[in-house]
Amino acid sequence: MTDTTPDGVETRDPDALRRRAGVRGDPGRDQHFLVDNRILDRLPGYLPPEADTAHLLEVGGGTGGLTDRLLRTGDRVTVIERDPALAGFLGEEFSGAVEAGRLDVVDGDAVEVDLPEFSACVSNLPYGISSPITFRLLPRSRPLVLTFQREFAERMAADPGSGDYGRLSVTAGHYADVEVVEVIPPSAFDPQPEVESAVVRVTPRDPDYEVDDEAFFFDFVKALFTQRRKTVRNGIRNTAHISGLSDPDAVVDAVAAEDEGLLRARPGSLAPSEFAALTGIAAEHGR
Ligand SMILES: C[S@@+](CC[C@H](N)C(=O)[O-])C[C@H]1O[C@@H](n2cnc3c(N)ncnc32)[C@H](O)[C@@H]1O
Repeated sequence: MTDTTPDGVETRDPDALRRRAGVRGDPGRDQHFLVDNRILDRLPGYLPPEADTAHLLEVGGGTGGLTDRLLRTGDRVTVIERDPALAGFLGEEFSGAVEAGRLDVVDGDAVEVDLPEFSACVSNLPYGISSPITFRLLPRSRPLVLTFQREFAERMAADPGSGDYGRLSVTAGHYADVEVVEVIPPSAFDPQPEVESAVVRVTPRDPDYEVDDEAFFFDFVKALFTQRRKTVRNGIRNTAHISGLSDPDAVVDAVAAEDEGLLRARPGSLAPSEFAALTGIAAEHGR
C-alpha cells in the first residue's frame, strides 16, 4: 500500500513496510518505528534551508519509513542498522536505490562503524545510544535533525539559568545551535515508547568564544556540573579529580583576581563563554 504526498509522489506506508518486513519491533532493542506519515514527511524539512542534501545519513533505519523519505530528499543516502534482519530487509525493499548507487545499507552498530562523509543527518535515533552517537556526529559540523526522548532533547537545547541547563547543553552548544522543533507523542510510534519524544535541529557554527584545549574544556564543564548546587569556588576545589587540576586553589585565586563574581555563581547560571573564560584561567594556573 502506498500513500500520496501533496505533490502526487507515492511514498511507502510505514504499516505496509512493517508487514513486509514481518517484524513487530522490540523495545528492548530500541525498536520503536514511526508510523505517523505526516511526521515522517516533515522530518527532512526540518533541515536548515542551506543544508546540503547530497549525502544524507540515517542512524537506525528500522523498516525504512524514514529511509523512503530521505531517498526523496537527498541524492544519496547511507543508513546504518544494527539488527541484521532489518538491515537485510532494507537492502531488499530499496534494492532499486541500492542498485542505482543511491543507497548504502550498513549492517552494524552506529557507535562503532566508520561513518561516511555525510552532508547532513536525519534520524529517529535509537534512544539507548543518544549520547554517544550525538557526540560522534557533532564534531563533523553537519546539519542534524534528530529525534530523542523529550527530556534529553530539552536538556540539549536548554539556555543558562533554566532547570534543564547542564553539561549536555554546554557541550552540544559548543558545536552548534540546538533547537527543539517538534514534540512527538508516544502514539506516533509502534511499539509505543513510555515517554514523549522530541525532534531537535542542530545547525553547526563556531562558538562565540575560544578554547585552546577542547578536551580540558569538556572535562572542566563536566567537573563543575557534578557540583551544580555548589558555588564555582567550591566546585573548582571539590572536583580536581575529575577536571585533572593539580592546584585548584591557585585557580580560585586567579579567578578571584579577574572576576570575583564568577566564584560566587553556580554552574547552572554560567554562559558557555564564562565556562570558556574559567577554563582558560584554570589551564594557565592550575595544571
Ligand atoms: C527508534 S527505531 C527507528 C526506526 C526507523 N528509522 C523509524 O523511524 O521508524 C531505531 C532503530 O535503530 C536500530 N538500532 C538500535 N541500536 C542501534 C545501533 N547501535 N546502531 C544502529 N542501529 C541501531 C534499531 O534496530 C531500530 O531499527
